[in-house]
Amino acid sequence: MTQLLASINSPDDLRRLSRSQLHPLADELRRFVIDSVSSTGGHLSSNLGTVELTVALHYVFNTPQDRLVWDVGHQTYPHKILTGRRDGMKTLRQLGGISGFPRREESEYDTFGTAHSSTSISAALGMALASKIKGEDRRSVAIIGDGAMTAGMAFEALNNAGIADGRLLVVLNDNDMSISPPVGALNRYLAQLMSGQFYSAAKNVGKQVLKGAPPLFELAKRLEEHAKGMVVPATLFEKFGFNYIGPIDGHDLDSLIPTLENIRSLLDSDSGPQFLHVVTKKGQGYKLAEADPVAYHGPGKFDPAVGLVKPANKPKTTFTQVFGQWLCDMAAADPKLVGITPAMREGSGMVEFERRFPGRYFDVGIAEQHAVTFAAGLACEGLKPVVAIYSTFLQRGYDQLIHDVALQKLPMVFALDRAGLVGADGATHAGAYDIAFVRCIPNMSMACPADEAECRQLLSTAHAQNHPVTVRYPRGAGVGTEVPTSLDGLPFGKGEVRLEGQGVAILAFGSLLYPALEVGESLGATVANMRWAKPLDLELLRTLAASHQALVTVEEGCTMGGAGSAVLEALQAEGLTLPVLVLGLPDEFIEHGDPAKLLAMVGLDAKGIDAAVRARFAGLITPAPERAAAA
Ligand SMILES: Cc1ncc(C[n+]2csc(CCOP(=O)(O)OP(=O)(O)O)c2C)c(N)n1
Ligand SMILES: CC(=O)[C@@H](O)[C@H](O)COP(=O)(O)O
Ligand SMILES: [Mg+2]
Repeated sequence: MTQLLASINSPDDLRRLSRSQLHPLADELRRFVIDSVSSTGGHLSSNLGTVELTVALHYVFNTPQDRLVWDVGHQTYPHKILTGRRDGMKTLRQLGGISGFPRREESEYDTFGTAHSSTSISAALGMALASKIKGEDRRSVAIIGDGAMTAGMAFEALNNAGIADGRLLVVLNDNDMSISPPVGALNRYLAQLMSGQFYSAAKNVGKQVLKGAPPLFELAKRLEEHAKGMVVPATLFEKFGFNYIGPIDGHDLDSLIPTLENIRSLLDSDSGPQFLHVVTKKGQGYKLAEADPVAYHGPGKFDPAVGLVKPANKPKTTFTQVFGQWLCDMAAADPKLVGITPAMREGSGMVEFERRFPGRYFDVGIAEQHAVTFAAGLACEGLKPVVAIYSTFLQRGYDQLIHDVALQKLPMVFALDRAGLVGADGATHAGAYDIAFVRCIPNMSMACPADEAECRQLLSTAHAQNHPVTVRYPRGAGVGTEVPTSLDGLPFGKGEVRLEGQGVAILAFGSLLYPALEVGESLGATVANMRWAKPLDLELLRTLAASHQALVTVEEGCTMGGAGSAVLEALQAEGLTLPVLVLGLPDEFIEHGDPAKLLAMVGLDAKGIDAAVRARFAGLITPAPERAAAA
């Protein structure tokens, strides 16, 4: 590592540097980010875009006394490196290592835990007003991307902040990208601000700020000529009550620092909420990421000299790919099918669907609430919406699911990707709660495919229903079952016995069927693939209850309120009293790490399930050697 960065153990060290030292420091920091992410995997292109902004913010503001609140937090690696976690970057997103997102318990500089987007303005406003009430001398800064700005929550916060009297700065980090190219009218508006409105921006910044940025200064001068005699309309953000400043070049420290210093003075003189529009490039400084910021949004490990390469062996088909293929096939068969994503085209496997069916593809931006209700509107008019949404992000659209979809019993499919533990992103992204929060809603159903083949079949079943159905499937690949090409479904609400045994019956919901089968083989237990968390296959449940002395339920979801709870409730309703062991995710947040290790940690691998069943029902199992002897 080079010298300047090595000398920075906290922002205080940074603030001792001269202005001229910041340029080489930013270069070192960028190189460090590339080296470190290439060896661990993680979010890359967004972090390359925030190097100078991070240096400038910590240089000008008195952190952590002043609060920096990063939106999403996937762009905070430079911030982590400058705030004492340079060495920790080796452990990024690994079990026991540092998180890929800001965490209050990780550092006093991480003022607000994030990972779901568009919370920063609300949180920073709360902090700004809290310091006012408490009489504390601090400023609060929200740093939000143009993608995150598309969410309703960001606008709710602007609406509130614009009339609030706090020392609040909102920095819009506009790189003209979300994970995929950004969508919507706001994006178009920001592009207009970048071109036609530059004069208005320049008048606010003051020319001394622009002098350090020759290309922008030239542009401003040219636009000023055009603008002479024109009445310059206020920006949207001014209409909201902010003092709008910008746009300025977010990679130019000589623009950023004086501008931020001016803004700091404005905050200190209680001049109302400030809004700084900075323009950055996703992937800045690493040519491959600049050229393909989508691929480098969240890459795995790679050689920086070579970049991302296709794996030598064909990787297993993921559940996401199974969904993407099913969506295209079903769309070809059913002209009423429409596909909706809240800004997760790549992650949800919808790239091909958009290419083939552009008129039936809707990326609505980071707007889960809107996605659900928009789809409900489409369903009201007889279309068949398929909302592809990560389990964790559907949490944002919960009232919409109840009030707009379920209450009206609208036929729609929710393809819930990333159900269960997701690995490196950790607790914020785990799809731990969907079984619990969906199954309590009347009119809703939930399918839990055990493997890739069932995923396709159950999506077809869901699509054929006259009410809303969710299909939950995990991140990555399953066991590698061959996926049928037909669009035939499986029977609605029906499970199956996969292994006949005695004493104990294991009822598996979803992909944990496969470790459950291993356990069943070793313990001589029956294993049922339940397939549906709602409706439960009551007939199967009754049969299993009648022919076994105990039941074990297994799911990759929270035990409280989950599928195991559904079994307990059903048994109680039927007046059946046999003992039930409910296995699933415990009542705690599961941190980031390798998914297999995490599953083992919570006892949901074959070894853990085996041990739990033996511990609870020792007298009811007939291990393999005894069975063989008896036979
Ligand atoms: C509520 C929510 N929905 C979706 C996501 C997934 N997501 C993470 S980053 C991102 C794009 C954010 O774009 P922007 O704020 O412009 O930051 P950039 O990636 O351009 O740096 C999305 C859609 C999320 N984290 N939270
Ligand atoms: C920050 C964020 O929310 C996304 O970038 C997320 O990390 C993507 O996760 P997947 O890799 O599972 O698509
Ligand atoms: Mg962006």
